[in-house]
Amino acid sequence: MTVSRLDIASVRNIQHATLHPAPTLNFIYGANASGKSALLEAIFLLGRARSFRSSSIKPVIRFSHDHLLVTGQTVFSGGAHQHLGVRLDAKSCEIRINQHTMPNRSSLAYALPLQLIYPKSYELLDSGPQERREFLDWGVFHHDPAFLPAWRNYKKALAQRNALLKNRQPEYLQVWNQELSDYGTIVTHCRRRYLEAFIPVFQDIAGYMLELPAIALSLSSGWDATESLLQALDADTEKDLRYGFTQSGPHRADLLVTLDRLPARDIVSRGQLKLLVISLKLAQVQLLNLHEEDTACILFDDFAAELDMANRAKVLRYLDVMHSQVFITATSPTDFGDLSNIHNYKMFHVEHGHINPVDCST
Ligand SMILES: Nc1ncnc2c1ncn2[C@@H]1O[C@H](COP(=O)(O)OP(=O)(O)OP(=O)(O)O)[C@@H](O)[C@H]1O
Repeated sequence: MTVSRLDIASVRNIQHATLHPAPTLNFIYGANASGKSALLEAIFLLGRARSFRSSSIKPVIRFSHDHLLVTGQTVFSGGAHQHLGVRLDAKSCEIRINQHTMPNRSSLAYALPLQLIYPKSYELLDSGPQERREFLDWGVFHHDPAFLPAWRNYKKALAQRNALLKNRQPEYLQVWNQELSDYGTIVTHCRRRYLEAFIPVFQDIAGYMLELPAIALSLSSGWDATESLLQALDADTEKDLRYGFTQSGPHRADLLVTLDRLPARDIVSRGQLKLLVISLKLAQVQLLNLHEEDTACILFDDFAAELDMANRAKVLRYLDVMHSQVFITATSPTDFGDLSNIHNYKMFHVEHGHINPVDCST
Protein backbone atom coordinates (compact mmCIF):
# COMPACT_ATOMS: atom_id res chain seq x y z
CA MET A 1 0.00 0.00 0.00
CA THR A 2 1.47 3.35 -0.97
CA VAL A 3 0.15 6.88 -0.85
CA SER A 4 0.19 8.23 -4.41
CA ARG A 5 -1.44 11.59 -3.74
CA LEU A 6 -1.95 13.60 -0.62
CA ASP A 7 -4.02 16.78 -0.11
CA ILE A 8 -3.66 18.61 3.16
CA ALA A 9 -5.70 21.58 4.40
CA SER A 10 -5.27 23.45 7.68
CA VAL A 11 -2.90 21.11 9.52
CA ARG A 12 -0.73 23.26 11.84
CA ASN A 13 1.18 25.75 9.61
CA ILE A 14 0.26 23.91 6.39
CA GLN A 15 -2.58 25.88 4.85
CA HIS A 16 -2.88 23.86 1.64
CA ALA A 17 -0.51 21.32 0.17
CA THR A 18 -0.69 18.67 -2.53
CA LEU A 19 1.97 15.98 -2.76
CA HIS A 20 2.70 13.15 -5.18
CA PRO A 21 5.06 10.99 -3.13
CA ALA A 22 7.32 8.24 -4.45
CA PRO A 23 6.20 4.68 -3.62
CA THR A 24 9.66 4.20 -2.09
CA LEU A 25 11.70 6.68 -0.05
CA ASN A 26 10.55 10.28 0.40
CA PHE A 27 13.10 12.63 1.95
CA ILE A 28 11.66 15.74 3.57
CA TYR A 29 13.92 18.51 4.79
CA GLY A 30 13.46 22.00 6.12
CA ALA A 31 14.52 24.33 8.92
CA ASN A 32 13.20 23.99 12.46
CA ALA A 33 9.50 24.88 12.67
CA SER A 34 9.08 24.76 8.87
CA GLY A 35 6.34 22.09 9.04
CA LYS A 36 8.11 18.72 8.49
CA SER A 37 6.47 17.04 11.48
CA ALA A 38 3.18 18.67 10.50
CA LEU A 39 3.45 16.87 7.15
CA LEU A 40 4.01 13.50 8.87
CA GLU A 41 1.20 14.35 11.26
CA ALA A 42 -1.11 14.92 8.27
CA ILE A 43 -0.25 11.46 6.86
CA PHE A 44 -0.80 9.98 10.31
CA LEU A 45 -4.19 11.71 10.47
CA LEU A 46 -5.10 10.07 7.18
CA GLY A 47 -4.33 6.61 8.62
CA ARG A 48 -5.54 7.02 12.20
CA ALA A 49 -7.80 10.09 12.35
CA ARG A 50 -5.83 11.34 15.34
CA SER A 51 -2.57 13.13 15.98
CA PHE A 52 0.59 11.54 17.35
CA ARG A 53 1.60 14.81 19.02
CA SER A 54 -1.57 16.17 20.62
CA SER A 55 -4.24 14.27 22.49
CA SER A 56 -6.86 16.79 21.41
CA ILE A 57 -7.31 17.88 17.81
CA LYS A 58 -7.71 21.61 18.49
CA PRO A 59 -3.96 22.46 18.49
CA VAL A 60 -3.49 20.56 15.23
CA ILE A 61 -6.04 22.65 13.31
CA ARG A 62 -4.48 25.73 11.75
CA PHE A 63 -4.96 28.83 13.92
CA SER A 64 -8.28 30.62 13.28
CA HIS A 65 -9.64 27.70 11.23
CA ASP A 66 -12.38 25.45 12.53
CA HIS A 67 -11.48 22.16 10.87
CA LEU A 68 -8.73 20.29 9.09
CA LEU A 69 -8.99 18.03 6.08
CA VAL A 70 -6.59 15.39 4.78
CA THR A 71 -7.47 13.32 1.74
CA GLY A 72 -5.36 10.90 -0.20
CA GLN A 73 -5.22 8.25 -2.83
CA THR A 74 -3.50 4.97 -2.05
CA VAL A 75 -2.46 2.25 -4.47
CA PHE A 76 -2.54 -1.47 -3.73
CA SER A 77 0.31 -3.63 -5.03
CA GLY A 78 -2.10 -5.02 -7.68
CA GLY A 79 -2.71 -1.48 -9.00
CA ALA A 80 -6.20 -0.83 -7.54
CA HIS A 81 -6.81 2.60 -6.03
CA GLN A 82 -8.48 3.65 -2.83
CA HIS A 83 -9.62 7.12 -1.74
CA LEU A 84 -9.30 8.06 1.90
CA GLY A 85 -10.45 11.21 3.62
CA VAL A 86 -10.47 12.54 7.17
CA ARG A 87 -12.18 15.73 8.29
CA LEU A 88 -11.74 16.73 11.91
CA ASP A 89 -13.00 19.62 13.96
CA ALA A 90 -13.02 20.17 17.71
CA LYS A 91 -16.17 18.08 18.13
CA SER A 92 -16.46 15.62 15.28
CA CYS A 93 -14.52 13.25 13.09
CA GLU A 94 -15.62 12.17 9.64
CA ILE A 95 -13.85 9.27 7.95
CA ARG A 96 -14.45 8.36 4.32
CA ILE A 97 -13.14 5.45 2.34
CA ASN A 98 -14.05 5.36 -1.34
CA GLN A 99 -16.87 7.87 -0.78
CA HIS A 100 -18.41 5.82 2.06
CA THR A 101 -18.57 7.23 5.56
CA MET A 102 -16.95 4.85 8.04
CA PRO A 103 -18.18 4.47 11.61
CA ASN A 104 -14.82 3.90 13.28
CA ARG A 105 -11.11 4.53 13.08
CA SER A 106 -10.11 0.88 12.81
CA SER A 107 -11.31 0.68 9.18
CA LEU A 108 -8.87 3.48 8.40
CA ALA A 109 -6.03 1.76 10.24
CA TYR A 110 -6.58 -1.36 8.09
CA ALA A 111 -6.86 0.77 4.93
CA LEU A 112 -3.57 2.59 5.55
CA PRO A 113 -1.28 0.79 8.01
CA LEU A 114 1.25 3.28 9.34
CA GLN A 115 4.36 2.67 11.39
CA LEU A 116 5.63 5.77 13.16
CA ILE A 117 9.19 6.30 14.40
CA TYR A 118 9.69 9.66 16.09
CA PRO A 119 11.73 10.99 19.02
CA LYS A 120 9.19 9.79 21.60
CA SER A 121 9.43 6.24 20.19
CA TYR A 122 12.86 5.92 21.79
CA GLU A 123 11.21 5.99 25.21
CA LEU A 124 9.64 2.61 24.41
CA LEU A 125 11.95 0.61 26.67
CA ASP A 126 12.25 3.23 29.44
CA SER A 127 8.56 3.98 29.77
CA GLY A 128 5.79 1.98 31.43
CA PRO A 129 4.36 -1.27 30.02
CA GLN A 130 1.44 0.51 28.32
CA GLU A 131 3.67 1.85 25.54
CA ARG A 132 5.12 -1.64 24.92
CA ARG A 133 1.63 -3.18 24.93
CA GLU A 134 0.52 -0.60 22.37
CA PHE A 135 3.61 -1.34 20.30
CA LEU A 136 2.94 -5.08 20.42
CA ASP A 137 -0.78 -4.68 19.75
CA TRP A 138 -0.17 -2.63 16.61
CA GLY A 139 1.43 -5.75 15.14
CA VAL A 140 -1.13 -8.16 16.59
CA PHE A 141 -3.98 -5.99 15.22
CA HIS A 142 -2.59 -6.25 11.68
CA HIS A 143 -1.53 -9.89 12.02
CA ASP A 144 -4.59 -11.52 13.54
CA PRO A 145 -8.22 -10.58 12.80
CA ALA A 146 -9.33 -12.37 16.01
CA PHE A 147 -7.51 -9.81 18.14
CA LEU A 148 -9.57 -6.61 17.78
CA PRO A 149 -13.04 -8.03 18.64
CA ALA A 150 -11.62 -9.99 21.58
CA TRP A 151 -9.72 -6.95 22.88
CA ARG A 152 -12.80 -4.69 22.57
CA ASN A 153 -14.98 -7.22 24.44
CA TYR A 154 -12.27 -7.67 27.04
CA LYS A 155 -12.09 -3.94 27.70
CA LYS A 156 -15.88 -3.70 28.01
CA ALA A 157 -15.92 -6.57 30.52
CA LEU A 158 -13.00 -4.98 32.40
CA ALA A 159 -14.90 -1.68 32.73
CA GLN A 160 -17.93 -3.56 34.11
CA ARG A 161 -15.85 -5.53 36.59
CA ASN A 162 -13.99 -2.40 37.76
CA ALA A 163 -17.33 -0.60 38.28
CA LEU A 164 -18.50 -3.50 40.49
CA LEU A 165 -15.25 -3.39 42.45
CA LYS A 166 -15.59 0.35 43.01
CA ASN A 167 -19.22 -0.06 44.10
CA ARG A 168 -18.29 -3.05 46.30
CA GLN A 169 -20.70 -5.50 44.70
CA PRO A 170 -18.74 -8.77 44.84
CA GLU A 171 -21.88 -10.90 44.31
CA TYR A 172 -21.87 -10.15 40.53
CA LEU A 173 -18.13 -10.54 39.98
CA GLN A 174 -18.26 -14.19 38.91
CA VAL A 175 -20.09 -13.44 35.65
CA TRP A 176 -17.52 -10.84 34.64
CA ASN A 177 -14.61 -13.03 35.71
CA GLN A 178 -15.77 -15.59 33.17
CA GLU A 179 -16.15 -12.95 30.40
CA LEU A 180 -12.74 -11.48 31.18
CA SER A 181 -11.16 -14.89 31.25
CA ASP A 182 -12.71 -15.92 27.90
CA TYR A 183 -11.74 -12.78 25.99
CA GLY A 184 -8.49 -12.25 27.88
CA THR A 185 -7.32 -15.75 26.99
CA ILE A 186 -7.97 -15.07 23.27
CA VAL A 187 -6.12 -11.74 23.49
CA THR A 188 -3.12 -13.43 25.10
CA HIS A 189 -3.11 -16.27 22.53
CA CYS A 190 -3.11 -13.69 19.73
CA ARG A 191 -0.21 -11.85 21.35
CA ARG A 192 1.79 -15.04 21.87
CA ARG A 193 1.21 -16.25 18.30
CA TYR A 194 2.26 -12.86 16.98
CA LEU A 195 5.41 -12.80 19.10
CA GLU A 196 6.40 -16.27 17.84
CA ALA A 197 6.27 -15.01 14.25
CA PHE A 198 7.85 -11.67 15.16
CA ILE A 199 10.94 -12.86 17.05
CA PRO A 200 12.90 -14.38 14.10
CA VAL A 201 12.19 -11.33 11.93
CA PHE A 202 13.31 -9.02 14.73
CA GLN A 203 16.47 -11.11 15.42
CA ASP A 204 17.38 -10.79 11.79
CA ILE A 205 17.09 -7.00 11.74
CA ALA A 206 18.67 -6.53 15.19
CA GLY A 207 21.61 -8.72 14.07
CA TYR A 208 22.17 -6.32 11.17
CA MET A 209 21.61 -3.08 13.12
CA LEU A 210 23.34 -3.85 16.42
CA GLU A 211 26.61 -5.44 17.30
CA LEU A 212 25.23 -7.10 20.40
CA PRO A 213 24.61 -10.66 21.56
CA ALA A 214 21.07 -11.92 20.89
CA ILE A 215 18.32 -9.80 22.37
CA ALA A 216 15.47 -11.85 23.82
CA LEU A 217 11.81 -10.88 23.63
CA SER A 218 9.09 -12.43 25.75
CA LEU A 219 5.56 -11.70 26.83
CA SER A 220 4.63 -11.20 30.43
CA SER A 221 0.94 -12.11 30.20
CA GLY A 222 -0.29 -9.82 32.99
CA TRP A 223 -1.06 -12.50 35.56
CA ASP A 224 0.71 -15.38 37.27
CA ALA A 225 1.29 -17.69 34.30
CA THR A 226 1.24 -20.82 36.50
CA GLU A 227 -2.54 -20.46 36.76
CA SER A 228 -5.39 -19.72 34.35
CA LEU A 229 -6.74 -16.18 34.09
CA LEU A 230 -9.99 -17.32 35.70
CA GLN A 231 -8.10 -18.73 38.67
CA ALA A 232 -6.06 -15.53 38.97
CA LEU A 233 -9.20 -13.35 38.92
CA ASP A 234 -10.88 -15.53 41.57
CA ALA A 235 -7.79 -15.48 43.75
CA ASP A 236 -7.49 -11.67 43.43
CA THR A 237 -11.07 -10.91 44.55
CA GLU A 238 -10.22 -9.56 48.00
CA LYS A 239 -7.23 -7.57 46.80
CA ASP A 240 -9.19 -6.16 43.84
CA LEU A 241 -12.04 -5.07 46.13
CA ARG A 242 -9.54 -3.32 48.35
CA TYR A 243 -7.89 -1.43 45.47
CA GLY A 244 -11.08 -0.94 43.47
CA PHE A 245 -9.70 -2.24 40.17
CA THR A 246 -8.69 -5.46 38.42
CA GLN A 247 -5.04 -6.27 38.92
CA SER A 248 -4.58 -9.36 36.77
CA GLY A 249 -5.16 -9.76 33.06
CA PRO A 250 -3.81 -8.87 29.62
CA HIS A 251 -4.39 -5.16 30.33
CA ARG A 252 -1.31 -5.51 32.59
CA ALA A 253 0.80 -7.43 30.04
CA ASP A 254 4.30 -6.34 29.10
CA LEU A 255 6.79 -7.03 26.36
CA LEU A 256 10.10 -7.90 27.99
CA VAL A 257 13.24 -7.00 26.08
CA THR A 258 16.31 -8.55 27.67
CA LEU A 259 19.98 -9.05 27.03
CA ASP A 260 21.70 -11.82 28.96
CA ARG A 261 18.53 -11.95 31.13
CA LEU A 262 18.85 -8.30 32.13
CA PRO A 263 16.57 -5.51 30.91
CA ALA A 264 18.14 -4.32 27.65
CA ARG A 265 17.55 -0.67 28.63
CA ASP A 266 20.06 -1.06 31.52
CA ILE A 267 22.80 -2.26 29.20
CA VAL A 268 22.64 -0.55 25.84
CA SER A 269 24.01 2.90 24.96
CA ARG A 270 21.68 5.71 23.78
CA GLY A 271 22.63 5.07 20.18
CA GLN A 272 22.10 1.31 20.58
CA LEU A 273 18.76 1.92 22.29
CA LYS A 274 17.69 3.95 19.32
CA LEU A 275 18.77 1.25 16.88
CA LEU A 276 17.01 -1.35 19.02
CA VAL A 277 13.72 0.56 18.88
CA ILE A 278 14.15 1.14 15.15
CA SER A 279 14.75 -2.62 14.73
CA LEU A 280 11.58 -3.44 16.69
CA LYS A 281 9.50 -1.01 14.63
CA LEU A 282 10.92 -2.08 11.27
CA ALA A 283 10.55 -5.76 12.16
CA GLN A 284 6.81 -5.19 12.59
CA VAL A 285 6.61 -3.76 9.08
CA GLN A 286 8.83 -6.52 7.69
CA LEU A 287 6.59 -9.20 9.22
CA LEU A 288 3.58 -7.51 7.66
CA ASN A 289 5.43 -7.59 4.32
CA LEU A 290 5.89 -11.34 4.64
CA HIS A 291 2.22 -12.06 5.25
CA GLU A 292 0.33 -9.36 3.40
CA GLU A 293 0.59 -8.29 -0.20
CA ASP A 294 0.19 -4.70 0.92
CA THR A 295 2.50 -3.38 3.51
CA ALA A 296 2.67 -0.48 5.95
CA CYS A 297 3.93 2.97 5.22
CA ILE A 298 6.75 4.18 7.50
CA LEU A 299 6.83 7.70 8.97
CA PHE A 300 10.30 8.48 10.31
CA ASP A 301 10.54 11.88 11.97
CA ASP A 302 13.84 13.58 12.87
CA PHE A 303 16.04 10.89 11.37
CA ALA A 304 19.36 12.47 12.34
CA ALA A 305 18.71 12.92 16.08
CA GLU A 306 21.24 10.95 18.13
CA LEU A 307 22.37 8.66 15.29
CA ASP A 308 25.88 9.00 13.91
CA MET A 309 26.50 9.00 10.14
CA ALA A 310 27.52 5.32 9.99
CA ASN A 311 24.33 4.22 11.74
CA ARG A 312 22.17 6.54 9.63
CA ALA A 313 23.67 4.94 6.52
CA LYS A 314 22.95 1.49 7.94
CA VAL A 315 19.31 2.33 8.66
CA LEU A 316 18.89 3.95 5.26
CA ARG A 317 20.30 0.89 3.46
CA TYR A 318 17.75 -1.23 5.28
CA LEU A 319 14.86 1.12 4.51
CA ASP A 320 15.89 1.14 0.85
CA VAL A 321 15.51 -2.64 0.46
CA MET A 322 12.32 -2.97 2.51
CA HIS A 323 9.90 -2.30 -0.35
CA SER A 324 7.84 -0.02 1.87
CA GLN A 325 6.92 3.57 1.33
CA VAL A 326 8.89 5.77 3.72
CA PHE A 327 8.55 9.45 4.67
CA ILE A 328 11.67 10.58 6.46
CA THR A 329 12.52 14.04 7.82
CA ALA A 330 15.66 15.97 8.74
CA THR A 331 16.66 19.63 8.91
CA SER A 332 19.18 19.43 6.05
CA PRO A 333 19.50 17.13 3.00
CA THR A 334 23.06 16.33 4.09
CA ASP A 335 21.62 14.70 7.25
CA PHE A 336 20.38 11.85 5.06
CA GLY A 337 23.96 11.06 4.05
CA ASP A 338 25.07 9.71 0.70
CA LEU A 339 22.04 8.96 -1.46
CA SER A 340 23.96 7.98 -4.59
CA ASN A 341 23.12 4.28 -4.19
CA ILE A 342 19.45 4.89 -3.48
CA HIS A 343 17.15 4.82 -6.46
CA ASN A 344 13.72 6.18 -7.27
CA TYR A 345 13.44 8.40 -4.24
CA LYS A 346 11.82 11.81 -4.08
CA MET A 347 12.88 14.81 -2.04
CA PHE A 348 10.72 17.62 -0.72
CA HIS A 349 11.67 20.93 0.83
CA VAL A 350 9.39 22.37 3.50
CA GLU A 351 9.44 26.09 4.18
CA HIS A 352 6.87 28.01 6.27
CA GLY A 353 4.30 25.27 5.70
CA HIS A 354 4.86 25.12 1.91
CA ILE A 355 5.99 21.77 0.53
CA ASN A 356 7.93 21.78 -2.74
CA PRO A 357 9.40 18.85 -4.67
CA VAL A 358 13.15 19.10 -5.22
CA ASP A 359 14.64 18.00 -8.52
CA CYS A 360 17.34 15.44 -7.63
CA SER A 361 18.13 14.39 -11.19
CA THR A 362 21.28 16.50 -11.43
N1 LIG B 1 -2.45 25.10 15.04
C1 LIG B 1 -1.43 25.70 14.42
N2 LIG B 1 -1.67 26.62 13.46
C2 LIG B 1 -0.64 27.23 12.81
N3 LIG B 1 0.65 26.95 13.07
C3 LIG B 1 0.94 26.05 14.00
C4 LIG B 1 -0.08 25.38 14.73
N4 LIG B 1 0.50 24.50 15.58
C5 LIG B 1 1.82 24.64 15.41
N5 LIG B 1 2.09 25.57 14.47
C6 LIG B 1 3.39 25.98 13.94
O1 LIG B 1 3.68 25.11 12.86
C7 LIG B 1 5.10 25.09 12.63
C8 LIG B 1 5.47 23.69 12.22
O2 LIG B 1 5.90 22.90 13.28
P1 LIG B 1 6.57 21.46 13.05
O3 LIG B 1 6.64 20.88 14.39
O4 LIG B 1 5.88 20.75 11.97
O5 LIG B 1 8.02 21.89 12.53
P2 LIG B 1 9.26 20.98 12.13
O6 LIG B 1 9.65 21.41 10.75
O7 LIG B 1 9.00 19.56 12.36
O8 LIG B 1 10.33 21.57 13.15
P3 LIG B 1 11.53 20.90 14.00
O9 LIG B 1 12.66 20.64 13.04
O10 LIG B 1 11.86 22.03 14.94
O11 LIG B 1 11.01 19.70 14.68
C9 LIG B 1 5.71 25.67 13.87
O12 LIG B 1 6.17 26.96 13.54
C10 LIG B 1 4.57 25.79 14.87
O13 LIG B 1 4.71 26.89 15.71
